[in-house]
Amino acid sequence: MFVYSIPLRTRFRGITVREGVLLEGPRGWGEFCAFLDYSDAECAPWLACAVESATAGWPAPVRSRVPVNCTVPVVSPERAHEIVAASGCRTAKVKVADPGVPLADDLARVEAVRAALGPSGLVRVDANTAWDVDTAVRAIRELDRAAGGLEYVEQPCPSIEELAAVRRRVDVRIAADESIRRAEDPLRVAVAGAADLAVIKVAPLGGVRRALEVAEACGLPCVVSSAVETSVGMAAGLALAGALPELDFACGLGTLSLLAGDVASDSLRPVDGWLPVPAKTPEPDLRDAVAAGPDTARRWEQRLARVADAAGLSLALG
Ligand SMILES: O=C(O)CCC(=O)C1=CC=C[C@@H](O)[C@@H]1C(=O)O
Ligand SMILES: [Mg+2]
Repeated sequence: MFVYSIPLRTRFRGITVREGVLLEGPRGWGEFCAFLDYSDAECAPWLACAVESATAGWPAPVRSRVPVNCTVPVVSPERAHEIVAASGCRTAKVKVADPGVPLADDLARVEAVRAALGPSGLVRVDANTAWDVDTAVRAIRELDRAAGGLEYVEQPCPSIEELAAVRRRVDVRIAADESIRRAEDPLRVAVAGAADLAVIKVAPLGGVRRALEVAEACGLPCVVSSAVETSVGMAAGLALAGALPELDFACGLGTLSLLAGDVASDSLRPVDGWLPVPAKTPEPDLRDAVAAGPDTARRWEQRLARVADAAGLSLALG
């Protein structure tokens, strides 16, 4: 068991440091890195995903590489333009509706991303449940104009009912993310007519096999996205994207660019907007450089033990 602590290059999802645990098993390594605001119960699928990677491996892929979108945090228009232009990606996802950030800043950031992509690029935005229905309708119409057309809007509002209400009032596709990954029943989204797309993330959904089941059962086109893992956890996300029968949308798996370091020298950073589908996790040969301090390590070891105990999962992965 190894606990890492890696600074982010830019604040993202309210954090400036990414922490997690690497577990070694007979099939390689697994990564447990549930965000700290996840309860022990919500962490169970994250641990199941790590155990799957380390002990079972993954289903065979149906493709050898996957297209990746660039991820644009809440940065200035100038920085957003730089990030997108340097990424080589044809699709960019822009974080919007961050607490305290005015819509005008989001509009300028989206305009700069469109300028960097050119007219043929695809622009998507993620509001992470920030808006009420009326605010979402107004913001989406303005962002759609600023972007020169949006590919989709991710989780504009908190609830499935609100997503459905927004979807009836805007012409932009709605993608469900938190309504999938933090839901008791991730399949309710399609039933409620709440979204056009489902964002699926391998760790919060419990591993590649479980995520493939959710993708099939939800009856929606899927977008694979990361949880800002290191290359060990990212390999599982790529295995999911590699095994999905249909993959019609660029994957949000380029987030190694958000981290100031990695656990593996064979880092899964996109090249020209593509990432390979790996057969197994890369060897975390850079562990010493990103080792967490003793207090952080102890906190994660205790969290891991609580989650494993509550989930009835063994950490003896040999
Ligand atoms: O999808 C992407 O482009 C990158 C991953 C990403 O946006 C996220 C990762 C983890 C949690 C969130 O902050 C965010 C998301 O909501 O999708
Ligand atoms: Mg999202």
